[in-house]
Order: sequence, then C-alpha cells, then structure tokens
Amino acid sequence: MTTVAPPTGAAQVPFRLDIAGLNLSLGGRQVLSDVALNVTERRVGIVGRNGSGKSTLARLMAGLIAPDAGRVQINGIDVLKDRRGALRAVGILFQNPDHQIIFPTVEEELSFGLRQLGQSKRAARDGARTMLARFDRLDWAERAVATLSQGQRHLVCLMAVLAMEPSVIVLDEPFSGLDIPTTRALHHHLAGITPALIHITHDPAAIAGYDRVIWIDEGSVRADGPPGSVLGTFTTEMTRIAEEGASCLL
Ligand SMILES: Nc1ncnc2c1ncn2[C@@H]1O[C@H](COP(=O)(O)OP(=O)(O)OP(=O)(O)O)[C@@H](O)[C@H]1O
Repeated sequence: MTTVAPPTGAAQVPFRLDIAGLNLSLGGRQVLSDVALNVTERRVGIVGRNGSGKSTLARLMAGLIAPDAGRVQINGIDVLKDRRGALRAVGILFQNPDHQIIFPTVEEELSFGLRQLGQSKRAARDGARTMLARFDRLDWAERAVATLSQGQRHLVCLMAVLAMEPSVIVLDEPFSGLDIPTTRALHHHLAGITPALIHITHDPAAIAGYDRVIWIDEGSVRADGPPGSVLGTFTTEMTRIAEEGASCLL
C-alpha cells in the first residue's frame, strides 16, 4: 500500500469552522433548523439517518448553496460571500466521483482547481504532477478519467481536492459502493493527509477514532461530543428504530 507523506510545514494549516443560526427550507420543507457549531477539532464525524440533512449541511459548509438564514465561516472566511477564499478554505468530496469530475484527463482534472486559484497553466500542471507523484500515480497524468475504475476516480477527486491545499475537506459518504480493499486504501490515504476532515458516514467504525462526532437528526444537532458517547447513543437509537420497524412487519 502506498504511504502518503504530508507536505512539509503543512501541519500548521489553521482550521476553525463557525456555523451560526443556519436555517434552510427546500421544496417547502424545513431541512435544517438553527444549526450552530464551532469546530476546531481536526477529525470530525457526522452521522444521522437518511434524509436528516447531512449532505445539505455539507454543501452549505462548502458554500455551494445559500441558507435562508445564518452563515458559515471557515478561518473567518464567509464561504458564500468570498468564493475565492472558500476555494482555499474548503474542499468537498461527494459520494459519486462522476458528480465532481469534469475534465477528460487526470492531469486536466487536477490542474483545474489550481487554475481557479489563479495559478498559471504551467504552475497548475506542475502542481498536478507533484500531487500525482505524492500518490505514486504519475503514470495517470495523461490517462482518460473514463478508463479508471470508480475507486480510482475517487482517488482522482481526493488528489484534486488535496492539490488545492484547503484547510478542511468535507467528505460526503465518499466510500459507499466501494469494495473493502479500495475503501481501506482511501482511508489509508486520508489518515496521512494534513487538512482537517469533516466526514459524513453511515459507518460508525470509520469515525470511532475521530476527535468529535456530531449527530444530525431531522435537521438539528441532536448530540455532539466524543465518539465514544455520541456513537454509543446513536447506535442504540438506530438499533431501537430498526427493531421497532422489524416488529411492525411481523
Ligand atoms: N433540492 C431539494 N429539493 C427538495 N428537497 C430536498 C432537496 N435536497 C434535499 N432535500 C430534502 O432534504 C432532506 C435532507 O436531505 P439530505 O440529502 O441533506 O439528507 P442526508 O442526511 O444527507 O441523507 P442520506 O443519508 O440519505 O444521504 C431530505 O428530506 C431531502 O429529500
């Protein structure tokens, strides 16, 4: 398995997320209600039932959608108002890499974000190749993205986000649909990276070793604290709901 060395000096990258009074309705339904969070921990998990509002929160954290009320700041940058600042502050990885990849070749895909940050064509190409080399994938530079597997495309997305050196990366269930070895390889890559991580997942084991876990329930924060206590309560509640559902079917 490839070991990924964090870039020198990057361990000092600051991270602070401040969410205040976040409210959002979609399709006439309140999806998030009064979400307020202050986060400085570098490994944070988010759990919650299907439809509880996790992905919506992830998009708000990345400044991809606007709330009805409230604001999201990362390192003091309002991610909605300062789009250039937000590109440096936060990266996001979606469940489906095909929702993210827009260029035909791997190098073009990795260069794009760097061009958005204002780098010259040459600097962006060099940055893309440096990132590919870090992951021992320099041979992918000219490769057509369409010829890569789903797991390999996930890795392309991860490298593209990392190349931009954001303070934090939001992971929106990036491992669903991947086999165990691919999932482990991506976990391994993530364990070695410098940016803070906010990781949305349905797998409590994936975030058991994190610094903090936030449980989103029906658009609000239901529990927030160390993984030991939050994941314990969450799992007990999910099991109770599942058993209740099963007994209804009998
Ligand atoms: N564009 C939209 N228009 C209307 N309703 C939406 C829209 N996007 C999301 N919703 C609704 O908002 C709620 C929260 O959706 P969201 O995708 O944030 O949930 P989630 O917690 O990420 O769920 P899952 O675990 O299933 O991915 C759901 O009820 C969903 O149907």
